Amino acid sequence: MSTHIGAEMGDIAPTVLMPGDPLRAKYIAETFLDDVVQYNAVRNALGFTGTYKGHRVSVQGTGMGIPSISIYTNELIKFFGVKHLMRVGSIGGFGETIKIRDILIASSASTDSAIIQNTFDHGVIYAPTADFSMLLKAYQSAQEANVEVKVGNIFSADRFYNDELDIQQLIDYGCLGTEMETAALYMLAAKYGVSALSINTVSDNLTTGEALSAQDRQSSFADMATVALETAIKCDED
Ligand SMILES: O=P(O)(O)O[C@H]1O[C@H](CO)[C@@H](O)[C@H]1O
Ligand SMILES: O=c1cc[nH]c(=O)[nH]1
Repeated sequence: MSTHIGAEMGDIAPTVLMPGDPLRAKYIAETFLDDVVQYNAVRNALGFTGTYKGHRVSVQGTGMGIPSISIYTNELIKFFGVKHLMRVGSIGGFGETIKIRDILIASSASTDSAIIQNTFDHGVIYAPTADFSMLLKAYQSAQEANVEVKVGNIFSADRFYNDELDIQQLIDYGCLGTEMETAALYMLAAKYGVSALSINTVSDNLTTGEALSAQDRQSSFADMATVALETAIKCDED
């Protein structure tokens, strides 16, 4: 039991998929896993454990933003011994080359998060980075499943609504899109010596204004779930 996860040690698999939306956690568990057990409903941050092709895997909703995912990341690692953490998120694409439903794997995450800045001494700008071994596994899994992915830097924003953000500058410096959690996930995984990866499906484009519905963001990201679950198998076999 931890403050925000009502499970016992052993209820949660060593590899956990982490969507922000708890109903996306339910969708992934019900659609892709067998023998599913719901282990958490505290604050409706739904968490499930099941099997995928015989491998135990969990799916935990993390809520929105760095404060919220930091709570679940800390508790999954410290109280439940989780070793591999994989965000399966939605992301707003930058620029016209990033299309709706593109899958973006974050090799790194730039951020304006005060939480990341305050973790380090003044003047230090930490660079939250994906676990290379997990990134390679995900890239190989995508190729095997014939799913196209783009790999690169994303922006983990503290604010969803941010009129002051210079999106064009981020595009000029190679940033692919914006979401709200990855920088903290990578920083905390590094702190605790576990591995983390962030895989995201483009739900909207901040340049073109195209957008998917809330229902689609909840339950239509099958390619991303497949890549993540195949990566989970490879993590299990390490
Ligand atoms: O769809 P999820 O995984 O929640 O991710 C994105 O969607 C939320 C904002 O709508 C933020 O959490 C952002 O990171
Ligand atoms: O944080 C997010 C997620 C999806 N789309 C956005 O514009 N921002």
